[in-house]
Parts: sequence; structure tokens; C-alpha cells
Amino acid sequence: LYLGTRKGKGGLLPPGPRGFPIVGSGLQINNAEPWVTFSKWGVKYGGLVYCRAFGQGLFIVNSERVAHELLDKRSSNYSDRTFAKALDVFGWEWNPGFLGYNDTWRTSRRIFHLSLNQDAVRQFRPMQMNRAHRLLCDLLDDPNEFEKYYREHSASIILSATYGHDTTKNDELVSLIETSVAWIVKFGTPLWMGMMDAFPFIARVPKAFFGIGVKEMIEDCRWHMEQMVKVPYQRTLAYMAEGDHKPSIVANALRKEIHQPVSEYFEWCVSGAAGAAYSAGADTTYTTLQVFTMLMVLHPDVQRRAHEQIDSAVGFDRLPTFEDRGSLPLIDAILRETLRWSPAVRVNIPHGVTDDDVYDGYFIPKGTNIVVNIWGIFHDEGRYENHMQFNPDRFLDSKGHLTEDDSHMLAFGFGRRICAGRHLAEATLWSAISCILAAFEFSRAIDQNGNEVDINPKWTVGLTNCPTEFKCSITPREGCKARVEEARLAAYGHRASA
Ligand code: HEM
Repeated sequence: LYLGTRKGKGGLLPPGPRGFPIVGSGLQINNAEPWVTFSKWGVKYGGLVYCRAFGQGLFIVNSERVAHELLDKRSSNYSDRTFAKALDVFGWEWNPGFLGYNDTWRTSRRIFHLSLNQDAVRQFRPMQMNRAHRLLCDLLDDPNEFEKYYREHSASIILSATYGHDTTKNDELVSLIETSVAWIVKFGTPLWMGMMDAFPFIARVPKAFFGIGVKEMIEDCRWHMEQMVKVPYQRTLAYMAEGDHKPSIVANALRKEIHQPVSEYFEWCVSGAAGAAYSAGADTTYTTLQVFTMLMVLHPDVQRRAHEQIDSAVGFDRLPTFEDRGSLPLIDAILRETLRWSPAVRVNIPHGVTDDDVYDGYFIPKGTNIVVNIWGIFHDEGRYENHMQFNPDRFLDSKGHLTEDDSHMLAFGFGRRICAGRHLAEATLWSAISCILAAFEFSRAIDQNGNEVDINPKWTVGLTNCPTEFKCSITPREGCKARVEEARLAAYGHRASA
């Protein structure tokens, strides 16, 4: 049995699996479900596991305490993205989510902070409510297409908050960016990151070589990356030139006087930050809405209680607004439990170590990566009893008030690298979920023979893990049509055409 006996140059390394020559334990990590491998290792080796993957040292954190100790409390040492250089080959060098711990990354975080800090995000509330109302109209008109509408909704909010762009049906910007983001989601897994870091020649393997074609995929990816950063950014410059004053991350940054005159470098940072906001925010928000929908179908009891709370706090004449949030604790509890039960990002983006460190007697060398198994932490039976059960009451006290437990925020990552859009995301999700629950009821779909259709989602593989292609029935609640028609009038300026 190997338990913590391996020694690094600077001391004892934490326990972990013994790997094979060259690839280390890289191929033992399940690429589709890495959190499963990490959780198994967590049970066997503990909260901090060490392995080598493709020639690189990798630390896996399976414990909330260790994650806080290292990534939050010692964040100045654990905020690099050491693998990031290898990813430049994908054309992501503009993406602050993958930048090292350097000045360009700091500038990007300042750009985000300006528009997305807890107070600043309030400027987007009217837009978020407007998009939630549009979503209700879409669901009322064609509930079977909920997946498509969730995508459009998430995209629309991010594009507005980032570029001040008001999306239309079949918006060309949305389709350009969606295709580009699909590349990031595909290549953003620990396996791809590890392989590109260790064996950069893989990027040059053409299709002619046994049909593998990494080279062609990378060329396509690079083209999309360039377009997704340039095209919408230019659009915002045009809006600004026309005197459009909608708030957005790009416009707010460019208008901020301390950066006048705007340098080419600063523009590069702004356009990169904007591209990152979309790529990091659209898929994660959509994923959370999909998980929420699946959970509502599976838990009619929770849904009924949510309906009752909304009806009693908001009434039947209008839809919830942000001002109602305090009187709808169950909606917040549902949101928190949804993020816990299936976080959109189950395995965190690796944090790089800047300097050698020692933790709990173990040596952590500089240049290695720390990966947090977010799913594993959320499914720690010692912390969350009956962890597989969806139970929003975990976040409520005996009087039904929200508790102080905000551990769902772990879904947004750690330390200085914590998700830059978390306040925006929370508000987007809250407005969508509260409005949807006010207006609709979810249940299992019924097939042609009158039988209930099982929920067997396909889960996507990549940086995010999303349930898709499942069927459910979304029906308007009593009195809902009138409320949605009011929302349509407010959102579009007209009622439904006959
Ligand atoms: C449910 C929605 C979301 C979830 C679950 C989520 C989760 C995450 C996670 C886990 C990280 C990695 C943090 C780390 O390395 O420790 C991250 C990073 C990031 N997120 Fe989000 N995110 C969401 C929505 C958004 C939105 C709406 C935006 C932008 C408007 C956004 C922008 C970013 C950016 C820019 C980063 C990179 C931060 C950095 O490396 O400094 N995210 N997010």
C-alpha cells in the first residue's frame, strides 16, 4: 500500500495513485467523468491527493477545508494557470480565464469588477427581468423547445451585459459565439489540458494521420476564437459611436475616464475580457437552468411548495420581481441546492502554484496544478447528509428562513480566481427560476400510449456537464396566461398575435 511515502525534492508528497511511465496516472482519469475518479481517490487517499499526469505533478483537492486553506487563505500563491501557455495553441491567449497570474489578468479582473461587482450588477436587473419575461413568452408559445429557449435566454443576457447587444431570434452573433464556445468546452477538460502541456506535438497531428485530425480541429477553433472576440466587440464600438448608452462590460470599461485615451493594449484586454465573459457565462447559466428543470420534474413536492410560496408572497396579478426575493426563501434554497446537486463546473479549472509551499506536512512544489473536485465536495456525505437527494431544506431553518450556509458559492470556484460573473449569474438564475415557477408547472412528459416518459438525460462531456435531450411537460399554471401576456407587453411592447 502506498500512502504518502513518495518524496518530492522538497519533502513528502501527499498520498495518491502510482502511475505508469510517461503518462503517469493521466489515462486512469476518466475523461468524461473525472470527478468520479477523483472522488474514488479521495476515499482511498484523503482530502489532498497527489498524482503525476502526463509528466506534470497534479494535486487533487477533495475537501472543502483544504480548498479554503490553500486556494482562499493562501490565494496569492495559488492563483496561476500554469498549464495556460500550452493552451495558446487553441487561440485562447486573450482569455483571462486561462491567463497566468500576471498584469494582463489583473487588468481583466478590474474590467470585470467595474461592471460585475455586487453593487454594479444591479444595473443589469431591468434587462435580466425583461429577458426572464421573454423566456416565459417563448415557453408559453412552444414549451417543448425549452432547451433552445434556455440557451437563447442565457446568451441574450450575457450578450447584453457584455456588449449591450439586444439579441433577436436566430441572432447571428449568438450562433457565432455558440460554435466558438463549444470548442472551449470541448478542449477545456483536464485530459486535453494535460496532454497539450506534456505533448505539444499532438496539436500538429493532421487528419491524414489515421483520421485523427487534431491539427484541423485546432485551426477551426483558432478561427472561431478570433471571430468571437473581434466581431461583437466591433459591434459595441459602433453602438457607442451612435451614442447608445446601454450599460455593458465593454462600454463601461471604455468610458471609464482613468483609461483615457484608450490604449491598444487596454482595448485588447477589454475585448478579451468580454469574450471570456460570454464563453464562461452562457453555457454555465444554461446548464444550471437545465439541471433545475430536471429536478423540478423529479421533485413535484418541492415544486408545489415553491408555487405556494410564490402565490402567497406575490399573489396572482403579477410576476415576481427582485424586490420579492426576501419573501421567497425557498426559491433561493432551490437555487442553492441545484448548484450543489449538480454544479455546472464539476471539476474546477486548475490553479497553478507560484512558489514552493508546505501544507499539513506535505510539500507542494511551484509549477504544479491544484484541481478542486467541486462535485466531490458537494457530495461529501459527512457534510451533506443523503448527498444524492435533492433537498432545498438543507439551506432553510425550521422557520423556513434561509440559513447562513452559502456553501453553494463553491460552485463558482476559489480565491482570486473565483468566477468573475457570479453575482450576475446568481441574479440571472434567480429571476428566471422565480418567474418560471410563478407561471408554469413541470411534470413528466406523456408518450403516445399515455405512459409517463422516464427522465434519462444525456450528459454533455467537457468543462461543463449538462443534462440534455430529456423530455418533460411544461404547462401554464392557472391564471398564468394573463400574467405572461402582461410580461409580453412589457418585454416586447405588444400582446400575442392571434
Ligand atoms: C451558473 C453560472 C456559473 C458558474 C457555475 C460559474 C463557475 C465558474 C468557475 C467554477 C470558475 C473557475 C473559478 C476558479 O478557477 O476557481 C469560473 C471562472 C470564471 N467565470 Fe464563471 N460561472 C458562471 C457564470 C459566469 C458568468 C455569467 C460570467 C460572466 C459574465 C462568468 C465569468 C467567469 C470568468 C471570467 C472566469 C475566469 C476567472 C479567472 O480566471 O480569473 N461566469 N466560473
